Amino acid sequence: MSCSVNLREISYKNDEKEIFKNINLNLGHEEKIAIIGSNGSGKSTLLKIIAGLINPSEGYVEIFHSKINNLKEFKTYRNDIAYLPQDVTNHFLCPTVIEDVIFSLRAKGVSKEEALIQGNEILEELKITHLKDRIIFDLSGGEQKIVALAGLLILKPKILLLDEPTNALDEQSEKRIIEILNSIKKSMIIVSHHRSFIESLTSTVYRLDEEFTKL
Ligand SMILES: Nc1ncnc2c1ncn2[C@@H]1O[C@H](COP(=O)(O)OP(=O)(O)OP(=O)(O)O)[C@@H](O)[C@H]1O
Repeated sequence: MSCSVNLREISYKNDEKEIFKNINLNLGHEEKIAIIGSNGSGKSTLLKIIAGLINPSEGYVEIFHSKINNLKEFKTYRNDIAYLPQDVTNHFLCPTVIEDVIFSLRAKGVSKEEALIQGNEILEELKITHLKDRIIFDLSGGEQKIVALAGLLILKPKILLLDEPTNALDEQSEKRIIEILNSIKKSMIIVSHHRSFIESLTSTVYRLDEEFTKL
């Protein structure tokens, strides 16, 4: 099977305790999987390891079958992996929606004109063109999540890592996120407590508690 991500015997300990150990996982090409588990079981920590933000204590991550030995080596895959944190309020760098959505393209040296074309396309795709010139901090939690997602998708990543994408959203915003994620053909790992949300999106669910098990 062609895989986007493989986890090989991943363990993580912080100063105080062992959070999880010996996690193995294969995420196939354009496969969508979910991770559930109780509070503090380490789901966000695992996502951050896969995103290349923190090192595992033991084991390693493979991205497109290449072993990653340290965080520096993740650099090669920075554009391929997009990580949506649980709390997006500190995620934004610009005041308005369109400025923020095109920020990463501009940082890569894309001209303003071209970045705006691509930015407008992504807003249209996610059906949030009406938010284009709004101040991000005036938006609702659900709108902010979709704007943050737009800012990730503009770089055309191959792998999406989503931490509680429907956390604290009302039913309508949740439905919108499901629609969007269902329409995206990419490899995805979604951490969520929402069973109905997960079941409408993913074929495989893992539980992280004492053990890491496929349900
Ligand atoms: N920056 C940090 N410093 C110290 N301990 C941390 C830090 N981040 C997380 N932890 C601890 O690591 C453990 C796992 O946390 P993590 O956020 O990964 O769990 P989680 O399964 O995502 O939880 P939740 O479902 O509540 O979001 C917890 O015991 C938490 O207190």
